[in-house]
Amino acid sequence: MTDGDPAGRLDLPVGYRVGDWELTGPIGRGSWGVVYAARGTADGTRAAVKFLPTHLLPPGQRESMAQLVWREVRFSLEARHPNVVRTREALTVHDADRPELDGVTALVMDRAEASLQERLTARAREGRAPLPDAARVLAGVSAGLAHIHARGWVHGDLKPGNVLLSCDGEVWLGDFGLTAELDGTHAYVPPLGSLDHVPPEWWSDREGGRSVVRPTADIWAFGVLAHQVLTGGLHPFPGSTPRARALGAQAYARGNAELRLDGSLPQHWRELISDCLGPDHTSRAALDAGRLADRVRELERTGRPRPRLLGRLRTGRRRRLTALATAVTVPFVAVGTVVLLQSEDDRGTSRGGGAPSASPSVSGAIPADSDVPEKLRPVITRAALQCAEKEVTPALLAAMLKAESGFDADARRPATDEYGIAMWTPSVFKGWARDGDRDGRKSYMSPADAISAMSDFVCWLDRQYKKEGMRENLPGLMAAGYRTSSRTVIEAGGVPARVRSHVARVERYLDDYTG
Ligand SMILES: Nc1ncnc2c1ncn2[C@@H]1O[C@H](COP(=O)(O)OP(=O)(O)OP(=O)(O)O)[C@@H](O)[C@H]1O
Repeated sequence: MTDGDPAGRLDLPVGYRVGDWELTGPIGRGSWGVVYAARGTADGTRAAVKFLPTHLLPPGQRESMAQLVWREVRFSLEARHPNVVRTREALTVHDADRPELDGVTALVMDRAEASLQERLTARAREGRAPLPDAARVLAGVSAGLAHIHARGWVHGDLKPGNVLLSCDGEVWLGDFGLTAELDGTHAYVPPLGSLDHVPPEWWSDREGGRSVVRPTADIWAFGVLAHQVLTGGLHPFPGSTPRARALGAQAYARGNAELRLDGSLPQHWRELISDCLGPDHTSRAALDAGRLADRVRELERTGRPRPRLLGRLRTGRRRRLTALATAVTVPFVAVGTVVLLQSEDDRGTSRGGGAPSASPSVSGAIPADSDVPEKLRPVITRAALQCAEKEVTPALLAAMLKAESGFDADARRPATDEYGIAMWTPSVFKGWARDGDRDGRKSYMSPADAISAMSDFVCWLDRQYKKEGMRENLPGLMAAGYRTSSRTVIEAGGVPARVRSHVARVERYLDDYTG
């Protein structure tokens, strides 16, 4: 336990309360987090709480690890699929009596019974044999992966330790610390990960000290994991240490060694794993995660592949990986508890080029006789035009800013940790930060930065609601989501009661601005 192991310094007693959750005992520690079992104080709901204490890290590591924590919070809250662990909420712990805990982020998740790694370790003790429900587990993992990729993300750390199994036999992907959103075909992450599950190109594909990751990295990791699950724990490459096995994988990728999968593997699974373990990114790109999930489901159901699907791959007709979302991201907004979100890359979403003015041709332009301060109008208009969604107008952003701060650039609400014209919570702003005034810095106290980030955020909220089929009163829903979270609004099926009066004010101002 060192200074660099902040999780090691958290030792919480049974009964400790975080929000509406009471800890019932430790579960385990990861690289930078510690996980406790918990139950809901109201109804005893089983949960797991992961504490992510970045502020205890030495200053040199703090910023980069904090970035990973923000990613983890953001992806955890946004991923919603039966095969992805459900994160119920993210809280910031405030406890002046425990300096080691004050300011720590806590993720409250559904609680699993065990990880797949624990199942494999137990299986190895009994003598190596495939898990009895191997195909079902793999079907769950591949479906979770397909969901993540369909959203334009890469998991980045797929391994048995990050697959959770519930007491009801559900299979959940977890641990989004290295998850990244694709910018076109790839993303960048710190060069961390499990040596046993990173693809061969991971060792050389670096830019500025970061690893380049593509969806095909997860496909490789799935191939390794499938081999482990179907053989009771064996890695597909020989060697007694992760480094030796990684060297074996690299020799294979260079063409200096054959791929020798375990002889006990059924033929169809062997073919699927071989496709996942293509020696380079390009050869794996034929198998996107959606197609992989289809193949695994078919093998689970019938024990054999669909002939047409396999035939296509065998003939070597490699389909180019469908371009995934071009969104680049950033997290969140908080009201007491941390709530989080993501933004869209304006390169892909802009409705207008250049520097717009508050011209009447802009839909929802701010009227000339309004109370919106003159110098803010071009800033607000430019920010609104970052978003391609028609509901995100200058008038809406102006109405929200008026309700948030009354256009006061120096507004402060320390009790709820909200500052500046758009009332950003500093830790949340970091996730969405934009350099709206192009001064080389991103600050929530700069109106241009804060408003630009606000526009990204509400643009993203608008899209989330539409995806959920929510099309009524989108401005009100955006104002509500900005104060709470997309999930809170979606789960409430509308504006949650606690923010209704705030939303009513935004709607009134919006009416004023749109006549
Ligand atoms: N929702 C959950 N329910 C039950 N156990 C969990 C849950 N999430 C994590 N765990 C367990 O808590 C322990 C720590 O998990 P964590 O994700 O912090 O790290 P890890 O995945 O083990 O390691 P690393 O961070 O190095 O990848 C692991 O044993 C993991 O299986």
